[in-house]
Amino acid sequence: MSNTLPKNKMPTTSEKTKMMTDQLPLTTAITPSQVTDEKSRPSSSTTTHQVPDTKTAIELDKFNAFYGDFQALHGITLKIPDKQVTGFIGPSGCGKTTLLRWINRMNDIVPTARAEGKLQIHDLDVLAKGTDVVDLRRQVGIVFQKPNPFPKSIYDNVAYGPRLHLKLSRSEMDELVEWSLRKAAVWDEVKDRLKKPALGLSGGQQQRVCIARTIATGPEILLMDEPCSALDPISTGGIEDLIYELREQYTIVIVTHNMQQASRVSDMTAFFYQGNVVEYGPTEDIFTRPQEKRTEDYVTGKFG
Ligand SMILES: Nc1ncnc2c1ncn2[C@@H]1O[C@H](COP(=O)(O)OP(=O)(O)OP(=O)(O)O)[C@@H](O)[C@H]1O
Repeated sequence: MSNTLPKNKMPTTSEKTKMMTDQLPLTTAITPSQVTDEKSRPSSSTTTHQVPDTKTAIELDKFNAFYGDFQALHGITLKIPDKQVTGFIGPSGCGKTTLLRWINRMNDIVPTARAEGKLQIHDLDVLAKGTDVVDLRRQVGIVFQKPNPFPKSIYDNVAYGPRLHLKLSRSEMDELVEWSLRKAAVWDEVKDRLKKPALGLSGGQQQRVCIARTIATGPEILLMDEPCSALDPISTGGIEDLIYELREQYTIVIVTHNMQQASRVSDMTAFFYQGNVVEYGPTEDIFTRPQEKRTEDYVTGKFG
């Protein structure tokens, strides 16, 4: 079996710019999806492949997540490597978004949501009561399924977060906006219309402006929840190229339903099923040498 596409993009050399920045407001509401069949839930053990010896950015150990009485995630144990792309794949309702949204505590805004176990970003205990959520979200940016630019100009979208928390001169802000838009590979397309509404851009351009807005605030980790699901194939290709380039500088976690996308952009892949991580390892292993039948069936399209 082999449905892996080769990694077709080479990373570019990244700038080493470092910024002191702050968070963006939360703008998107969670969408509940299908309810899991409790009886058919598999055991919570994870098959882990030989994992390259790299620094860990995010560590989970026996992590459980609940919505009221419903347990959405069961004993998740994962080490997400630093400065790599980790893909979360699995059928609808298996808990991918739930986990993504715990990484920067976005689930705090869901009244029934709670979590227990270990969820650590470097030395930071994400679930601890004393954790500064503002600071956490400064480290962990999120990009959503549908591009969600603010009803403002392109420039003001990108400058929004930095303006809240940084005292920059006009020229410093111009520089930061340009740097962010360049980093998000959309500068050439928007440089002559920075004062025009971001909502007037194409979907793919809007998504790249949203990525620029996220990186303008200086995160170390980028969470992406199906960032291409609302985009056409050409825009999707543009975002995938961008993810590949950003991985040199950011730890990226991406939820995707697109198996080809997962195999193209991810270094590591975790296959989720009914609230468990069934199998986790280098993407090539998951797609070409899965050890679990359920993984093989999923990546070959037998169910989904
Ligand atoms: N706010 C909520 N309240 C109650 N249950 C929820 C809520 N959000 C998600 N769920 C439930 O938690 C489980 C996991 O949902 P989640 O959205 O994390 O899955 P997913 O794998 O990301 O699905 P999809 O691929 O469809 O986005 C599902 O059974 C879902 O119905």
